[in-house]
Amino acid sequence: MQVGVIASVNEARADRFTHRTAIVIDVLRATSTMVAALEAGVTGIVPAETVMEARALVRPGDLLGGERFCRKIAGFDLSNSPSEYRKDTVGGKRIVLTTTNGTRAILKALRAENILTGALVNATACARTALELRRDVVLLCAGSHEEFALEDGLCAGMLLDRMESLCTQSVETDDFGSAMLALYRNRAHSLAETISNSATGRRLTKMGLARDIEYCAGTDVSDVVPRLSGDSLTRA
Ligand SMILES: O=C(O)[C@H](CS(=O)(=O)O)OP(=O)(O)O
Ligand SMILES: [Mg+2]
Repeated sequence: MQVGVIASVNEARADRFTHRTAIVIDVLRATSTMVAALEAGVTGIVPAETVMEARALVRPGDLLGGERFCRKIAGFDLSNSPSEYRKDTVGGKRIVLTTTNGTRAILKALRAENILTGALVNATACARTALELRRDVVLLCAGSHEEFALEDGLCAGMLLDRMESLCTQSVETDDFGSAMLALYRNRAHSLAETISNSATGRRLTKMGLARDIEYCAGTDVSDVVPRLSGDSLTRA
């Protein structure tokens, strides 16, 4: 099977996704937070491109979540910190979420036959789900402010590694994918440190959000795989 890797959202041409399963990756922090939210019993997560769109999409009983410049948006109920998505805060609720990169990347991939979201926290389960859908795969690294983000590339490499071990047929990727696979295998035993030292990791640490990085760097801590169904992400 073919697995293509797109380095950042501004390279995400729509035709790359047709007839394929897209896995959107935003390790720090959106796709990690989505796993935490669904683990905490959220009924669905509606990705919104802008703050205005998020406010327009919200229905009675929903919660508004997300960030700009890593901070909670004024008037929102939740930020983009996975630690805020707990049973007692979000259980049974639908979340309308907008973040700087991750939710935008999901909306760029809408031509895909299937859209999953992946992170380190659910990598093996995500790889397995993608294989079960029996389509070629495109890994979309959300990046940060339209630039490649190391943490997302590492996760793409991890997903390739997991698909190679789980898949009975051969897994072919492009040059960038091979580079990310090599990078992942080279850093597999120092993921937390590598991610903390990334540009995004350093930005989050400076803002007192190092605890979020700890969660986001956890490998395979969840089997939850968010999948877009209609306008919201639910457990695959
Ligand atoms: O909230 C985050 O961690 C990031 C903000 S930034 O890229 O560091 O500015 O947004 P995300 O959409 O989760 O990448
Ligand atoms: Mg990010």
